[in-house]
Amino acid sequence: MIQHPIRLWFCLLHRETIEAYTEGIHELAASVLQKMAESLGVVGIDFKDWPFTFRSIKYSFNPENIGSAGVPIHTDIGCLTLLQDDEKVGGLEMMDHSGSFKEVPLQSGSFFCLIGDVGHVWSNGRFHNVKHRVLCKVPASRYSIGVFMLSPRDGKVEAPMELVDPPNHPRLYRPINYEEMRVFRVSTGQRASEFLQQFRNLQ
Ligand SMILES: O=C(O)CCC(=O)C(=O)O
Ligand SMILES: [Fe+2]
Repeated sequence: MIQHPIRLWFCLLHRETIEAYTEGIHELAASVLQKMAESLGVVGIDFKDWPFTFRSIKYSFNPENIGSAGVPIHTDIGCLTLLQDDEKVGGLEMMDHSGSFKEVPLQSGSFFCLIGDVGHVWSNGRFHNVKHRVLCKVPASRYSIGVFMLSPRDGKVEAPMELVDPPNHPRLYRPINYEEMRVFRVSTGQRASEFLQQFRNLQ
């Protein structure tokens, strides 16, 4: 039986519903990003102008999937992700600083906010690109919807001058082209930010 808003959403795949939802969640993501930037002293960036993708996922978990990954360990490639997760079926896990995974508790009516690789590079290392995964815990359908804020429109990913202040805060990464980063990540299969080492600023 359909009882929860996210399940209802998957049933109501009308174009208008999707457009209104996408617009709303995109505006929310842009304003969260703006507030996070302001908290670092960076003002005047129009994050609404940044390209984004929108994705809804249905996981069909069977008894034989229990313990296996619905989505393997990764970091999101973009700047910031807002995720609305299933209110009934858990499975999302985040890696903490000690390297162990912690399950994200089910929380109805809330969004999870994750920083991705672009967010880490752009903030000159101040924002942490968290490793995460989805594990199958129960044999059930699981739903999630996410908006993924990617990179500046010109594709140039670099920390703004306000965040570069040697010797305490030297520039950690050389300016990266988002497309170069994406292709590198896909071609090497390094989806948990290992590939960022290639872009470290060695000076
Ligand atoms: O479905 C989820 O809860 C997470 C999905 C995810 O991490 C992703 O699409 O990048
Ligand atoms: Fe993710």
